[in-house]
Amino acid sequence: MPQVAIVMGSKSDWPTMAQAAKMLDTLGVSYHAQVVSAHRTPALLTEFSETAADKGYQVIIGGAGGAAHLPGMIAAHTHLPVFGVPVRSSQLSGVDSLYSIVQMPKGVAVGTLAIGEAGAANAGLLAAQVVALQDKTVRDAIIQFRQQQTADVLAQPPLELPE
Ligand SMILES: Nc1c(C(=O)O)ncn1[C@@H]1O[C@H](COP(=O)(O)O)[C@@H](O)[C@H]1O
Repeated sequence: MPQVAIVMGSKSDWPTMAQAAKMLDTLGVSYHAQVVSAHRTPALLTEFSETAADKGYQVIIGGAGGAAHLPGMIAAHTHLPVFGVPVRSSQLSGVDSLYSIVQMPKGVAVGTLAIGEAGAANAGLLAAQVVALQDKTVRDAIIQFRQQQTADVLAQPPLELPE
């Protein structure tokens, strides 16, 4: 069974949430991605969240836009860590998604990432960091990723004044 589940409210979220999948690929973490919606498929959401731990998932990433109740509702049904990604909405640029996900009531936690692709990529990174607590291969891949990122920045040519 994959180590991480990536769920999203709609297929239209996939271009954003694919950044989480890409990061997990880079770090050698297995995942399963699917559409689950608190609003449109409520029975599936309950079934998915209640069985996620028994299926062997270690972390769940939930991405949704607008009235983004998905990550919070998943967290309400499972003890697994849930990371929420506010997908950029067409009307309010994702601020609605962010507020929907971040303002959880005390006692049910969702770790909220940044709006959009950076948030999705970091959700993948954070999920890998959780997996790495028990998985040395993933831990080594994260350390290597970080070292490469630092080396890439330091190797950049000096800044020049714009013309
Ligand atoms: N926020 C939610 C939930 C949910 O929270 O359960 N289900 C779908 N959606 C969001 O609706 C937006 C528009 O969806 P469509 O593009 O399918 O109309 C998507 O960003 C999705 O995450």
